[in-house]
Parts: sequence; structure tokens; C-alpha cells
Amino acid sequence: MATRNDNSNRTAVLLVNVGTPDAPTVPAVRKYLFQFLNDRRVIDLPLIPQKILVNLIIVPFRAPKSTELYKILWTEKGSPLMVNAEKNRTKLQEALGDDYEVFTAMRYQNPSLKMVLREVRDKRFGKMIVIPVFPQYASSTTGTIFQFVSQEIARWEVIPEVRMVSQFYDHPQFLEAFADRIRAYNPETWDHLIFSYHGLPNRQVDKVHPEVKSVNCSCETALPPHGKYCYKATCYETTRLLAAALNLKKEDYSVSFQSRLTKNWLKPFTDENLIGMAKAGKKRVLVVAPAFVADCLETTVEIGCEYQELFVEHGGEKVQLVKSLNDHPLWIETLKQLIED
Ligand SMILES: C=CC1=C(C)c2cc3[nH]c(cc4nc(cc5[nH]c(cc1n2)c(C)c5CCC(=O)O)C(CCC(=O)O)=C4C)c(C)c3C=C
Ligand SMILES: [Fe+2]
Ligand SMILES: [Fe+2]
Repeated sequence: MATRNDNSNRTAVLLVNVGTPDAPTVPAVRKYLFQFLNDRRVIDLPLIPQKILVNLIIVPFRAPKSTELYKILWTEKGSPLMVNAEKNRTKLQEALGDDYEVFTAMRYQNPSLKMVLREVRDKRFGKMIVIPVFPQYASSTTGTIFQFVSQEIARWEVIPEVRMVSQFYDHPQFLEAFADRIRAYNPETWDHLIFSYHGLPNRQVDKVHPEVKSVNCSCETALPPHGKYCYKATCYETTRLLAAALNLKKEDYSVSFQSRLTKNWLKPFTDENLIGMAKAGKKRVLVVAPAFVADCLETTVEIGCEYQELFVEHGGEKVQLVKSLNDHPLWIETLKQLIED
């Protein structure tokens, strides 16, 4: 067995998420948004329009509004994204044992991916496994993490064996973990179940398979050969697999996309989907968000608070958010299997 001073036979495991502000204050949120939205894989516009849009328009206007939402989200222990990341790290460490050291890292803000990579380099691990905790690949999430890691380790004197896990949208344990979360709400007792995924600009989806425009793509009914790294296609595939596991009928569920910045993002939009449901007389709607493995601003506040209000405004009664995986034992088992495979 390797000792703590000799890591040559040990593996560093990095669980990487987007990150969250250090505090629910305007300066901290501004700093977070500045770093996040200046990433050219997130706002993938030509340099000058990108800089003007992000730094003169989006960040100044969004920071105060987002801060109010982060204040609602914040708990005594901090931001749920961070709290859950730490719980995952501890539980996974326990499950893997001493041959591994598990790290939490965030692409934006803290604990910064840069500092964590520095620690891994200095401790001279024999192997490194990087797991961006996004079930479906997107250039703006998993892609930017892989780019950052690749650029950093390119400068190391010794580059150890490295494995990067690009996605796990169809992993049986991951699906069973989400199915278990959904079952806890007795989906058959609700008027409808929405699978709500974080949105993406259509432009970013089209870049993955330039030969097929996303609006003409068959990915809503089956995973096409060009769809393995298409975020839209894998979101629909996760949905089909979960619907099969839960024996859902086609008319009992739908897919839509949330958290858009502009109109030219993946459709249908979850807010419009909910308004349609309310107008169609549906009173109680269950919403699950299988692109997020932990509760965060986009689930707890956007779905749990904002969409709830919107639904009631249009005649509905209850939008119930399905709790995210957080530290579900099958999620820890998913991570363990992704590492040991
Ligand atoms: C689940 C996968 C995610 C994808 C895909 C994604 C793409 C994406 N996001 C933005 C802009 C923002 N995202 C923000 C927060 C945020 N986003 C995700 C996940 C995905 N983003 C998470 C887990 C979080 C963290 C929330 C938290 O609890 O701290 C934010 C900040 C919050 C806000 O102001 O709304 C922004 C902005 C873009 C532009 C994009 C794809 C191009
Ligand atoms: Fe996001
Ligand atoms: Fe597609």
C-alpha cells in the first residue's frame, strides 16, 4: 500500500462542477459571472462583441438580480452546489479507499481548478481521473473543463496517466438514482412530469453536427449516429431511458429547456411549457432536472420558486421540483463505477 508521501501508485480523482459565488453579495456574484461569462466556450461569440456584451451588458445588469436569487438559495452551510460537492467528495473517498485521493474543484471561483491541479501535480500522483459532473456533454461545461485541464497539464514536467470522463447520460446507476428520486414523489399522482434541462444556444448545438441543423435533427425520437456528443440528443436519450425505467406513457411527460439567456436557445422553453400546461387545465406538475446532479440556483430557485409563481399566475396550483441526486448512494456508486471501469 502506498503511503501519503508516495503517491506514485495512487490516483487523484477530480470531481469538477461549474462553481458558485463565494458569497451571496453583489461583488462576489459579479466576480463569479465575470469569470464564467468571459469563458469563450460559454459565450462563443467573436471576441469584440463577446467582450462588449458580457462586460458592459450582461454582468453589470445580471449581478444584482442574481445576487437576490443567491440570497434565497444560500443556506447556513453555504451554496448547496458547494455543500453537496463536499459531501460527494467525502462519501466517494470513503467508498474508494486509500488508493485514491478525491478532490472537489470548480471551473469558476473556488476551490479553483487551477489550485487543485497544482496540488495534484505537487503530490505527484501516478494517475489522474477528471470527472466533470455533467451527465450530458456540452462544450460550455465538460468541454471547457477538459480544455482548462489540458492546457494546465501541458506545462507539467511529468504528465501522469490521465483519464477524462466525458459524459454518463446513459449510465445505468445514474439513471436508477434519478428514477429512485422521481419515484419518491409518486409520479402517477401528478398531472404531468416535465424533464427540464439547462438550455444552450442553438448555435452551440449546431456546431456539434454542422451537417444537420438541430431543428431538423431526429434526436427527439432516437439517438442519431451523430448525436453522441450532442447535448440536445443526449438530454432526450436520458429522458427516454428514465421514462422507460418508470413505465411512463408518452402523453404523461415532456422535455423542455430552462435558464436561457436569449430567445435563440434550445426549445421548447420550460416556462412556456408550464404556461401551456396551466392553460390546458393541468393543476399539479412534477419537474425533474436530470442535467444537474446537485440542487443549485437553477433548480431550487428557478424551478422551485420562479416557475411555481408563474404556474399559479396562469391558473396552475403546484410545481414540485424533484430533489436532485445530491449525495444519493446510487450517485456515489455511479461515480465509483466511472472511476473503476
Ligand atoms: C447542467 C449543465 C449546464 C449547462 C449546459 C450550462 C450552460 C450555460 N450556463 C450559462 C449561464 C449561467 N449558468 C449559471 C449557473 C449554473 N449553470 C449550471 C449548469 C449548466 N450551465 C450550474 C450547475 C450553475 C450553478 C448555479 C449555482 O447554484 O451556483 C449562471 C449563474 C447564475 C445566474 O446568474 O443565472 C449563468 C449566468 C450559459 C451562458 C450556458 C451555455 C452557453
Ligand atoms: Fe449555466
Ligand atoms: Fe442533435
